[in-house]
Amino acid sequence: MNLVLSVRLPLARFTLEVETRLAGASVAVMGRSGSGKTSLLEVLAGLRRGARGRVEVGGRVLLDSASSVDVAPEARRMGYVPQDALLFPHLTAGQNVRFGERKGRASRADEAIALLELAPLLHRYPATLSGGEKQRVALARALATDPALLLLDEPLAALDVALKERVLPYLLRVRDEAKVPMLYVTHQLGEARVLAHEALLLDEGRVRAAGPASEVLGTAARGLLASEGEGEENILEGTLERPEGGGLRLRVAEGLTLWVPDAPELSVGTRAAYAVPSEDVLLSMGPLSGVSARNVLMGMVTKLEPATSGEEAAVVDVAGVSWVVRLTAASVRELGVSPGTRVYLAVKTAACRRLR
Ligand SMILES: Nc1ncnc2c1ncn2[C@@H]1O[C@H](COP(=O)(O)OP(=O)(O)OP(=O)(O)O)[C@@H](O)[C@H]1O
Repeated sequence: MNLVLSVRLPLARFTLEVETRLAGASVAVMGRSGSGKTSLLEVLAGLRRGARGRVEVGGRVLLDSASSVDVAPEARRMGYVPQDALLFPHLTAGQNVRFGERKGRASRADEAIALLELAPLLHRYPATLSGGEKQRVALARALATDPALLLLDEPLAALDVALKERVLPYLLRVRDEAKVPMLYVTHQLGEARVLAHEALLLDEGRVRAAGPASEVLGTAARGLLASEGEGEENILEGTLERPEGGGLRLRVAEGLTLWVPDAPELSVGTRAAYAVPSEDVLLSMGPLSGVSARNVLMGMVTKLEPATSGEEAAVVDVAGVSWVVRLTAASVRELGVSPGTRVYLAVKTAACRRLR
C-alpha cells in the first residue's frame, strides 16, 4: 500500500508540514506529545479543514488542493479509531460493530467479529465491557467499514499493562490476517517495534525521520522521545523450547536464549515475543556468577546514547541482537563503558513479559 503525503496544516504553535512516501503495511507514527500525530491522522481522515497539499493512499487521490480535490471523510475509506474511541452506549457491541458496515460488505463485519473474538460479547452493552473489550469492539467497527487504511490513535494507551498484552495480539492479527494496512500512533518504542514495518517520527510538525522501522526506531527515536521519559523495551522474538530439567526458554538466535516465565498453556515450537524493559537489564563488566538472575548474556557495547536526563542508553550486541540498557551517567563513567567494551547482561526471568 503506497502512501504519499505532502501536506501543510497551520496549527496553533507551528505548521504541520509532512512530506513523505511510505510503502509499509503498518506504520508507527511517533513523536513527543503535541508534535502533530493526531492532526496528521485527522488530515488523512479528512477531518481537518484547511489542510493543503496532496494525500494519496494506494494510488487514490484523497486530497489535492492544487486541483481542488478534497474527498469527503465518509468517502475516503479510512478506518479512524480516535484516542478515546467512543462506542454508542445504547447499542450492543454487535450493533456497534455493524453500525459502520459498508453496504454489500456484511462479510467484513463477520470477519472482524471472528478475528477479534467478539462473538461472546455481541449482546453486551458498552457499559458492561472492560477497557480492552471496548477497544476490540471499536477496532472491529472500523474494520467493518472495509477500510483501505486503518488510522489508530494510541489504541493501547488507556489500557493497563495486563490488558495491553491481551489487545496487542489482536492488532497483530489485524495486520497479518485481515491484512488491512495501518497507521498507528504510539509513544511506546516497544509496541512500535512489534507492530510496525515502517515508522514516521514527527518533531514540531515536521518529519524527523521516516522509513524502515528498524532504522527509524533506533537512535533518532530514542533521542527524541528520551526527554519524555518514555520507557523503552527490548523486544525479543523467537521459538519456545523446554530443555530437559524443566523451565521455558525462548530461542532468539544462534547463541541467544532467554529463560522466560513458565506457563502450562505455552507449547514448544510456538513463535513468541517478549518485552524486557531497558531498566530491568543489569550490566556487568565481568562474567557473573552467584546472581539470582537466570539469564546472563555476553555481549559487546556498540553505542552510547543520551536517554532520560542524567541517564544513558547503552546499545549492546548479543549474538547479533541489539539490547538497550539504561545506565546513569555516573555508572557509565565508573564502569568505563564505551563502544567496543565486552559486557555481561543479567536479566531476571520475571522481567520477561510475554507479548504474544
Ligand atoms: N484544531 C486545531 N487547531 C489548531 N491547533 C491545533 C488543533 N488541534 C491541535 N492543535 C495543536 O497542534 C499541535 C499538535 O497537536 P496534536 O494533537 O496533533 O499532537 P499529538 O502529537 O497527537 O499529541 P499527543 O501525543 O499529546 O496526542 C498542538 O500544539 C495542539 O495544541
